[in-house]
Amino acid sequence: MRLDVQNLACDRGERRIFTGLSFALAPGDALVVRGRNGAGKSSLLDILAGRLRPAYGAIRLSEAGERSLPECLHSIGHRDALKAALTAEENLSFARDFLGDPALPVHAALDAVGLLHAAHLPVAYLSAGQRRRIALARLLVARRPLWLLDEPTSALDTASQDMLLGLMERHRTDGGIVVATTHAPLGLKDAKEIRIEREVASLAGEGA
Ligand SMILES: Nc1ncnc2c1ncn2[C@@H]1O[C@H](COP(=O)(O)OP(=O)(O)OP(=O)(O)O)[C@@H](O)[C@H]1O
Repeated sequence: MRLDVQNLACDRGERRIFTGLSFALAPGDALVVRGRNGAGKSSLLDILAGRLRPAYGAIRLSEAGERSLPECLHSIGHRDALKAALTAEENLSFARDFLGDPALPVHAALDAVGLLHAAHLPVAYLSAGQRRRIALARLLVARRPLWLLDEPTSALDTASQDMLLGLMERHRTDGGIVVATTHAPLGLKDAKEIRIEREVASLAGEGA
């Protein structure tokens, strides 16, 4: 799939949060979204995910067959959107059934995030970092080309951050696209970077 975003503007409440944001993403690309607290990073992901209407601008999807943009993406938010009373395994089975396009079996996805041993534990019993890893395992149980990740390293220790980087790079190698907001370096190779400033969005290479 390809995504072409042109001249996007976002309002929240009565306020214009950002304007003039444009970028294009092709298979294998990664886009890192930076900016201070409240700049509008999560709002940009909300717009891409179809949860928020842009004030203006266009989002064009191509090379995605019959699928709409929401059907092409995984979205992992600040909150992990896991059901606390269900086990890790049940949460992932639900996601796998709900999302369609099944990819890794649930136990293989748990293994990939190092939590196979926690398969039968209610998510409420897990630590914040472990819950984050279960949320990330959702990326693996259903095949979706676009990953929208809101501060994906939050609560992750160094080893888990390395694991996440491996998952993201593997996804890119397989032709997927990653869009991630972050306050910390993610280590993605040749990533594009957008820095959302007050009412201004600029596009540059990561580290520019
Ligand atoms: N539902 C809402 N109604 C009104 N304003 C909102 C709403 N949601 C967010 N905002 C405002 O929009 C602005 C952008 O919020 P957003 O969550 O996109 O920022 P962010 O860059 O992701 O911040 P952070 O780094 O703290 O996660 C903030 O000023 C926030 O208060």
